[in-house]
Amino acid sequence: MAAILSPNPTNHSAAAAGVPSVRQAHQLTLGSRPAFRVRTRTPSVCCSFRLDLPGNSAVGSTRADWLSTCAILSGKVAVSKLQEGSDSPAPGGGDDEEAEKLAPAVPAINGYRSGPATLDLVPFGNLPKPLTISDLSPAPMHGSQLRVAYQGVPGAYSEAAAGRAYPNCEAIPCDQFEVAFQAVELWIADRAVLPVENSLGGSIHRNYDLLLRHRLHIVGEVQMPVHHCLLALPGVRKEYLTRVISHPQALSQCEHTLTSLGLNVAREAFDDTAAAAEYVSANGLRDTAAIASARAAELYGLQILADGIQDDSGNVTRFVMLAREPIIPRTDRPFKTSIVFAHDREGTSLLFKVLSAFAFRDISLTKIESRPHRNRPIRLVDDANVGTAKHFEYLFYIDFQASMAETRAQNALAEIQEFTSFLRVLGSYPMDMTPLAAPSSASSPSTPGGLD
Ligand SMILES: O=C(O)C(=O)C[C@]1(C(=O)O)C=C[C@@H](O)C=C1
Repeated sequence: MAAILSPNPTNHSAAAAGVPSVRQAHQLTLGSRPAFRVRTRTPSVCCSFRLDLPGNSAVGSTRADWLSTCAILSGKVAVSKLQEGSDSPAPGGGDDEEAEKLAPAVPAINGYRSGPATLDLVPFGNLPKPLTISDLSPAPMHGSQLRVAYQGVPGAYSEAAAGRAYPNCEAIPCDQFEVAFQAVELWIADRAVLPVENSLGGSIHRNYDLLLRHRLHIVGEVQMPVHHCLLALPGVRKEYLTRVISHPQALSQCEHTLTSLGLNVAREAFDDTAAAAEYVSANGLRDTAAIASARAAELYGLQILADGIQDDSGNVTRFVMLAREPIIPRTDRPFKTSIVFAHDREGTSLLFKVLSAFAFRDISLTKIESRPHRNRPIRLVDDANVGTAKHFEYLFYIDFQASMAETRAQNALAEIQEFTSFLRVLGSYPMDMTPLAAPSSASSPSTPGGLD
């Protein structure tokens, strides 16, 4: 990826704008954290980030540059926190006892004594922490930069997607998808960029469910090549490994390659790829590798044991950009529209009728997905003679290739509305037409699938 994260010294305006604390502006969590997540012992200060294009000269692009600037920023933040009089620990962080409980004791492995005490690779406590639920304050942060929420920690693919969708944005890490939705709803962020499907791993169902539960609008899409690396601590060899950890999507995208590398070892799921890399590094684990990006290797001081380990070299994840307001659909460039619908009557051939409404108007579908109808998951049909049939009920999600500004799209939806009990347009937005083989558009000045 061509996007380079760099600390942005101008972004501490949050505190000045009356936002409770710098940490609060950058850390959102819902519910309890999974036990495998470890909090660092570093003080609860963090800096915000700007995604700089390689051509930008303002801030250094190497890890060393980045870290040194980060350290300066941390000091500044600490001072500004004192000035605010908010020197009590921020909620959910800086709690050594809790860290003690969460961090598993790590024995010496392969002759090396490991564990947090020996770790001096990267002071990544200085990286921005995921937002937590207590940070969901309705107070808006004002600033000129677009604030874009993503799920994960710095180095996650979603962060790169945010930079690709909105070059020069301020990327805001969130520890869960739901938190990214809420960050936008509560004006903590202006946009969210979330993965919805991958060419190898399939749909990210959680985000389909959340699209329905929340009232945000899809305003664009980004299709991003995902290039996975196998990361381990410096000096670790493949033969030492007993475990590979990563986001479940990343694990599934690399399944065959891992086997062909002789790594028939335990797989463990993590919240995101970069968090897995951070965990290996923070705990000095010499028997565990993470699947993550080359950028995560750089940020967390890991070596790349194997490069390009995704099962298909053309591995692509599709992300959608979400906003509080929809964009006005246009007809001067290719648009896609996403809808979700359900029907509550015992009906036949619902899908056939819906597909016909599109086919009749020569509208291509690009995606169809079904999810359980959680409000009414099962429909019972009693037949005195043969018993009770239990039908599972579904919601259907369809993406089609037309703009809502086109009459044919409006007519298709008018027709579909007649035989569905519920129909919602999730968004009508420009298609990402960026060639996949082109150099990463994180460095491109244009927004691939958006208008803003
Ligand atoms: O874990 C990350 O780095 C993510 O950004 C999440 C995610 C996903 O949810 O699919 C995004 C892209 C890749 O397909 C793998 C993982």
